[in-house]
Amino acid sequence: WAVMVSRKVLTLVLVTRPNQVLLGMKKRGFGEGWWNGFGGKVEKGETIIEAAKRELQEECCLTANTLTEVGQLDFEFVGDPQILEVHLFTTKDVSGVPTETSEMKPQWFDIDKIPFHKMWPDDKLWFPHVLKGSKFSAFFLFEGHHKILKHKIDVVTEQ
Ligand SMILES: Nc1nc(SCCc2ccccc2)c2[nH]cnc2n1
Repeated sequence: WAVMVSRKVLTLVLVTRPNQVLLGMKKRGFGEGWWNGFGGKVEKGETIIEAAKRELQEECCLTANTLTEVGQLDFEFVGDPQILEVHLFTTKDVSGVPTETSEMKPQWFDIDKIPFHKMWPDDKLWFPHVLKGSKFSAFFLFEGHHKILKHKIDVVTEQ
């Protein structure tokens, strides 16, 4: 690349139960003040799945017994050469009780009451595919953290 782009691999886990999804209010750092799934960086020496399970445990004290990869979200921010490559997982099979930590305050939401107005603006665009059980890949070009200039969602397996 004449202009070097780099990718940062991240994880995002959505815990579901009948008619509800568990979200966390991010208390600091990237996406602070918004509801989100649980996730973060993939450390050296760990797989993406191991990283996803670790972040879920660290952020809300839940152990994911299984994870299903449902999509990949690529985020580019104007003026930032680093693309965020977010591997998205869901699970219905967890152990433990969602517990507030220094990072996240967890709360169950009814599917028809997901607080999209207090979430990353792209979430309302791809959440419906997750809830239908579809697998997809998506790209979003952001200007800042609030404006989406361009996006593309390719559904791989329609459910
Ligand atoms: N839902 C959602 N999540 C993210 S980052 C998720 C991964 C992450 C990274 C660092 C700390 C915690 C979680 C987004 N970025 C742009 N739109 C977005 N939508």
